Amino acid sequence: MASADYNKELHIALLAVQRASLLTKSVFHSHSKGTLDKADASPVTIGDFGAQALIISALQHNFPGDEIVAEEEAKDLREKNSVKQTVWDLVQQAKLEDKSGEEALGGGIKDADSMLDIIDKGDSKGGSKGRIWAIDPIDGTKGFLRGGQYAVCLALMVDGDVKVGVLGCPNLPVDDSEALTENIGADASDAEGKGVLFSAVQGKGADSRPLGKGALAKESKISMKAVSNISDATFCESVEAGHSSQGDAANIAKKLGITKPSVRMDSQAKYGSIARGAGDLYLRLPVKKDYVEKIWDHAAGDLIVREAGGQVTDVEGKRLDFSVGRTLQRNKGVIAAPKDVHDTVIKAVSEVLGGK
Ligand SMILES: Nc1ncnc2c1ncn2[C@@H]1O[C@H](COP(=O)(O)O)[C@@H](OP(=O)(O)O)[C@H]1O
Ligand SMILES: [Mg+2]
Ligand SMILES: [Mg+2]
Ligand SMILES: [Mg+2]
Repeated sequence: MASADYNKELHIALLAVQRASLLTKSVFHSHSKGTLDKADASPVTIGDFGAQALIISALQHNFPGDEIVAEEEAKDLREKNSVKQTVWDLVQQAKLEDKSGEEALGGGIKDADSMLDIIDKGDSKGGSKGRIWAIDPIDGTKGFLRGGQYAVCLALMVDGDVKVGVLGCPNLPVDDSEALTENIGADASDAEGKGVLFSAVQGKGADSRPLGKGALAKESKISMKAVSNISDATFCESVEAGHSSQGDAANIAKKLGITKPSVRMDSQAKYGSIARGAGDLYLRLPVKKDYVEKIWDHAAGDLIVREAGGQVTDVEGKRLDFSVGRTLQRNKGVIAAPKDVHDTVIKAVSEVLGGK
């Protein structure tokens, strides 16, 4: 029986995320970010639209039959011609320096109206059948706006199971395997030594490499740090108190005997950080009872952490279920930890949350 090795999917995903990251970096440096408010009052920028257009165009060129679940839609651009024009300018400029990479992605997009149609191709309902890509063009948009951490996120699910995951983190230090960097507001982008590309394929472990402009750098294997004593663990959580309950996290940490303060970081850079052993735990604790997590906020990070030797579940210890549509409607919150201490963490989580 032929087994899928996902080599081509990984290669295209790495290049697509790299190219989209060049666009987000250019937005950060030379534009007003063109921030709009979405229906749920969360922000979206010209960088989100441009990155989504570039990634979908690369996927359509290489895997025309695949479905796509992406965070953004082109409605606002269709209504605001000037914003559409700005996004189109950005998309035309974002090119990989390496010609063969650019060719592999199918080159650029034909015109501004095709760009809008491409952005709207991310409207799949998701589900448990077939090949479905999940895209978060900028995860941690609030971090992006602050000059903090953000991530360009892409994952391939097959029959509801994540097979390939890639995270581009332009503001993470390349060399940070020991310390967890708190970076919630400084403009760190484009400084020397910044930019990391994380990736994983199911069953093949997790990798990281510097995120550059030219041909893909050589990867190295990453793994979570062994935690011999849970009270020595470092945990990370959202910067935004509205995304994860910082009070509950503090109580859970206390129960575990953890005395180090949490490291607050935006985006799936948290998953990448713990996967490379910079920090140990990632706690995402529901703030609002009715909030459902989105698959594009977790698919790539979930695989990268598990392939690096971690376990990722919801607050009840159930694996994240990516097979039920665009959201994680069967899960609440996220707890990521090294495999051998995950149960201990879940026990503390249930004591704290159960007592509420
Ligand atoms: N009430 C809420 N609870 C949990 N997550 C939320 C939330 N409101 C928005 N989010 C999600 O939190 C993501 C950012 O996560 P983090 O806090 O880890 O940086 C956002 O992704 P985007 O920035 O892509 O919109 C958004 O999807
Ligand atoms: Mg958003
Ligand atoms: Mg997101
Ligand atoms: Mg986003």
